[in-house]
Amino acid sequence: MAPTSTDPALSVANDLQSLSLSPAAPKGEVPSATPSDFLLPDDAVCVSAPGKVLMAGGYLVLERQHEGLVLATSSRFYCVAAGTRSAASSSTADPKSATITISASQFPAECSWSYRVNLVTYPAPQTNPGNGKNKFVEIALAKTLQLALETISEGEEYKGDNEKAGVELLRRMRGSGGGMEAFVMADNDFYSQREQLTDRNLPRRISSLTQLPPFNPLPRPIHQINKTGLGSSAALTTSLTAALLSYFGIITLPSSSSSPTPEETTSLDTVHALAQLAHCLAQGKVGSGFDVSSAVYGSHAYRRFSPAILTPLMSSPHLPIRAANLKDSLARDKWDQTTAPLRLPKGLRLVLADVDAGTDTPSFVNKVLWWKVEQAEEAGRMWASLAEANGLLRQHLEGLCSMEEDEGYTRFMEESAEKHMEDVSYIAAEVGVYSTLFVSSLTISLHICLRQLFRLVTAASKVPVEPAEQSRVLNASMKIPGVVGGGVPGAGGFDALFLLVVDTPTVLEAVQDLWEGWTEMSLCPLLARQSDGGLVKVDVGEVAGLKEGIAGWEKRKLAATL
Ligand SMILES: Nc1ncnc2c1ncn2[C@@H]1O[C@H](COP(=O)(O)OP(=O)(O)OP(=O)(O)O)[C@@H](O)[C@H]1O
Ligand SMILES: C[C@@](O)(CCOP(=O)(O)O)CC(=O)O
Repeated sequence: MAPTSTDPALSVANDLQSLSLSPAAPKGEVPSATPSDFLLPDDAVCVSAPGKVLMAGGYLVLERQHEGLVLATSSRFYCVAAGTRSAASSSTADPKSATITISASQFPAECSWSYRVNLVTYPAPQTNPGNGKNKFVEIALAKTLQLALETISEGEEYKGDNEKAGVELLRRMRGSGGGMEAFVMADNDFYSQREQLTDRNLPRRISSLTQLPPFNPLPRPIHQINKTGLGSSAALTTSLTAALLSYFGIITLPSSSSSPTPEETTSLDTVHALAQLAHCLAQGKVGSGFDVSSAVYGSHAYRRFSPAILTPLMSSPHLPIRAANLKDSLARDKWDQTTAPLRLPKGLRLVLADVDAGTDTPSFVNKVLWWKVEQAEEAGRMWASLAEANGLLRQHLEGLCSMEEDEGYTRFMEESAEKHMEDVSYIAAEVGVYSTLFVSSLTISLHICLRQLFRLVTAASKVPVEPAEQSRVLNASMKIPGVVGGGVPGAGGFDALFLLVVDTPTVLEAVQDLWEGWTEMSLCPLLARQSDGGLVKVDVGEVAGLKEGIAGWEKRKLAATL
């Protein structure tokens, strides 16, 4: 939480046109803290947001009449916001400004973006030029400051006085050291770890991934590292906006996803709306937003917000920060997305593979949507079938969840682990639970909605939504006893694949044996499982490797400046 005393030295220029961002300390400035000094200040706030897998509803979810089934992942982004630890330097002595440095702390030292927020005039938006731009970081910061300023300004004490509110925001940012820092850390799963496994002579298996240190430092800057499709930009935007708002004392986040208080729910809704806006601005388009939604609310059936909510805010991604009445536009009653509960039934597990190829999602989306316009009738029929099949999948998942306490459910799952899914119905007579029917129909609906129809779309649109190479490995995977189904998540293509399997070590090993020996494409499993949890506030000390990861970053940064 931000400090609360007032700083009498702070005076404000008359023209509070905006708070603005400008480059902070020049490159090469040696940080005054050494790694051995490294200690996060007491005011540090840490928030965490999950990654995503769009299991069903790719493309359809772009339209409000259809839902997407999105699973949040156990792999997460963490963002730690804290007061700067170095004593105020000449660059931070100016009370009318505050510095903020946001660092992607598992990347090389140049993945750090510094800004000076000031109260004077409106300069052109700039970033630390030597380190290049990070659009997602810059826009998330700008929009967060705008919302924070408006919120403070509307408070009892300030009654719309922007000048005074600006002073207060700067005071919260400055703390006692003239500024603040945010350290962004992502679980290893978000970025391909193939090189790291190869360097250590480890096979591409889950057991190898667990041997890598948490937040394993990556050898090259973000844009030169392969992502795995878990939604790094959405998790980054969500965790960064949430950490900053928390640090400024604007929101109160829950520390666990179960039963948030009304105040915490409002805070989640605020972060959701703000992160959607920032993410759309950084992407330059209004997407469906399922990734930001799952970063905030966890796994759910998602119906998108109306794009018209954001369209009027899309014209000025940058400064001035006080450009529009953001708070009103982001209020919950203006938003119409829905998030219905969804989870995997007990005993089933999500397994993900990173495919060493990659797909340009925006170009896939454009091509599929063009085809849909050109072949409206055929596409309309396919969309209707897909929507129906996705609905069935959801029903079957809910059906299985409702049977978890039935007698025989666990035994049924255990026995299913040894059977090829086509044979599952044979267990029925003996175990005598309805679950059998549901697993069978789940298998069928997964097959229909996730595979067959996507293959039809592929054939008709000529966009390889489920490419033949992916079909082959999925078909082979589904022959393994205990594999319930799978598909290509999200926009499809060559990014990733997922399976739903009965959660036993034997099934998991068999899947990995197949993938390890697969020669047509290179597959690497991820550690992630499904997770019900969304955005939460966490204790830095409780996240294994987080403090050490930040300390390691400090050390690398220092080394880079020497
Ligand atoms: N750890 C990080 N710290 C700061 N910015 C990050 C980080 N990870 C990703 N980003 C930002 O997100 C951008 C990637 O966004 P893009 O939309 O291309 O991928 P994505 O669809 O989110 O990827 P994926 O789903 O594969 O994770 C990066 O260029 C960078 O701006
Ligand atoms: C194709 C689309 O529906 C899903 C893209 O999902 P992913 O980024 O491939 O996981 C696009 C969207 O929903 O914004």
